[in-house]
Amino acid sequence: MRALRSTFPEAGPRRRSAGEAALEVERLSVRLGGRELVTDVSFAARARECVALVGESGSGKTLTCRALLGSLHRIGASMTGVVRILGRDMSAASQREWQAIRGTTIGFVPQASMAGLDPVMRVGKQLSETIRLHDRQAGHRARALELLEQVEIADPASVYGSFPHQLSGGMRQRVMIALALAGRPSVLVADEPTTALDVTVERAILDLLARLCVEQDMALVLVSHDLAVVRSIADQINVMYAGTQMERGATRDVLTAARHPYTQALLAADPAAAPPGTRLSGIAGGVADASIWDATCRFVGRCPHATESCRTTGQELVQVGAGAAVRCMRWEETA
Ligand SMILES: Nc1ncnc2c1ncn2[C@@H]1O[C@H](COP(=O)(O)OP(=O)(O)OP(=O)(O)O)[C@@H](O)[C@H]1O
Repeated sequence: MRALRSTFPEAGPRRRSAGEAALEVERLSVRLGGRELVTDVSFAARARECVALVGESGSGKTLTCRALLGSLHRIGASMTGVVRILGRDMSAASQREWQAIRGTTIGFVPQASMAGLDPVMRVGKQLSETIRLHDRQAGHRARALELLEQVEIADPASVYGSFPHQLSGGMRQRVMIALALAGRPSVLVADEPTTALDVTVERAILDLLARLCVEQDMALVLVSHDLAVVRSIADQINVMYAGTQMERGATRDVLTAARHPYTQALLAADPAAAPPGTRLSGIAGGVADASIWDATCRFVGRCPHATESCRTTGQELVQVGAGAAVRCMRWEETA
């Protein structure tokens, strides 16, 4: 995103003035089935900014996305904290209020799979129906073709007339992105949008999302289990672990001067981060079961720097610089 910012300096009308966050998440926690499965997550994203949520499976990324999209109720979950979208606090919003902004103010790109598209409906019809939901006046076919062009589909007319199974995985994901753009959202949430795609297609889809974020003046929340996936396009990285946020910071800082031992361990295990020839080290042990998560450090069982007080003291997310925060009482000693 940083490189692209200068390529498209004046693209698109601004819907928030520079510096104002399009999305703000403050102390978000999510409960489901009597358990707190997401604890104390805070971050913000401005227009044209890509904010990544990175963490292993089960770290709470998808539940966080559900909170951003107002869809926790569908799985019987609830949230505390604040989700503010274009300055409007949505934490106590009704489903009617969420419906009014879902797809228009905030859009969603799911994982690359067949599931997001209707297998028996042509792509053009699916796009037209979505466009109609947002804009009754629009020329639906023309707008659908325009959206297919925006997602860099070379032959929009042919894809418009195709069924999903006639398209490759990468093309289907481009169609999913076109569907998400139909309502001209200010915030786009993409949950593992390149999982199941091969590496070259993954790169192309990430580049596309980065370009759209800047050109269409959106804040992009990009979710991935893989630091290597987000490093080239994220402006800010939030590292999640066992349902909570371990570290937040500008991408370059997180990658070159990680403060949390978990982030340091992730980087040491990441082939893309290590200098050539370096022996990679895995992270010993596994994630503690959610039933024993509490306010003390959840990484303590795997942390090479853990002391007795880490096991007994509650760990707050501490501000350590402009936009940077870490949830580790020993971060100054271990950084
Ligand atoms: N519908 C559900 N019912 C019960 N538990 C759930 C449900 N959804 C998520 N969880 C639990 O909540 C925790 C966080 O899950 P979440 O799906 O948010 O993680 P994630 O980081 O997105 O993982 P993944 O990368 O595998 O999608 C996990 O312990 C998970 O088992």
